[in-house]
Amino acid sequence: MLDQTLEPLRAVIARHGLSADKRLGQNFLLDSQLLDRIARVPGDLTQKTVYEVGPGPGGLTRALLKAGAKVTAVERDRRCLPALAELSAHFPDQLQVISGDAMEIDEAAVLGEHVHIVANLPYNVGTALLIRWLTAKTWQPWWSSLTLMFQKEVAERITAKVGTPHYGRLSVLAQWRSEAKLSFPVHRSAFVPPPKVMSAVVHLTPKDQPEGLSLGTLEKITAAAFNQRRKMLRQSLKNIEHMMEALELAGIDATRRPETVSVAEFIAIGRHWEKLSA
Ligand SMILES: C[S@@+](CC[C@H](N)C(=O)[O-])C[C@H]1O[C@@H](n2cnc3c(N)ncnc32)[C@H](O)[C@@H]1O
Repeated sequence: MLDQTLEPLRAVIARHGLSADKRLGQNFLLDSQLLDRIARVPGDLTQKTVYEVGPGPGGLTRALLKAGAKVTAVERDRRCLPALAELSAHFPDQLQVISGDAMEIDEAAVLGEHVHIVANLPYNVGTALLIRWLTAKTWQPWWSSLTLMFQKEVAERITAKVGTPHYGRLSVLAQWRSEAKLSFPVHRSAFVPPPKVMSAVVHLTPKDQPEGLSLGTLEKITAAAFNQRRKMLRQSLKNIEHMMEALELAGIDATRRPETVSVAEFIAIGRHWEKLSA
């Protein structure tokens, strides 16, 4: 169905009385050029399965449907369902809407494999969802790419390189499991209502074979190291048994600070520590 046959989003929002609800992290995007740009980030979506969290009035959903994707969208705000049902009628067999909480969906069971996740995420659950997707139990995971809007500061933390100010726990986790790129920034004025902070779109693709390590080990080490990011590793990690030996075996100078330790080095420390602790 052609875009011009669709009612403008502003009119849809007004007709359905979809005033933004802060508690649900609602900041809507209405600019169709920007929405099309986001939908292009994962590449050609023709006939691809896309999972959208929080379609709201359906701006990004429209862009994804126009790009030829088969979209499954989960929305918590029941007020949005009639508007989404109209969109579904415009794009027959392309849109399935689930009324519910994205934190409670068994995604692999509902969606299958090779899914592209594209979402302007509610800020209150965005990081939790990302961590859930990055820590999928089976790898390769059920998703093929993540294209996600975050607050700019969170986007910078996800994609930060070692030695830069935003590099921390989230960077190590994200880059252990995926290639993470900041695609482009999005000005706060693009949203209705505008949030207080700037945003950015990130794009993540899963690594084929991330180094074998338990998530618990990586979390334990990075939590202790980055909780005291100004301290040397010998100070911040000293209370974890066998850790000094693990540093030595990994060839890491214990006087280094955590932001200088690369993802590969954290993994090497973790692997030695796991052997020593077995
Ligand atoms: C930032 S808005 C984005 C809306 C729309 N996709 C857009 O780009 O204009 C976030 C959306 O996520 C929905 N939402 C919030 N928490 C949710 C949850 N736990 N599960 C599913 N949807 C949720 C909100 O109701 C809202 O529609």
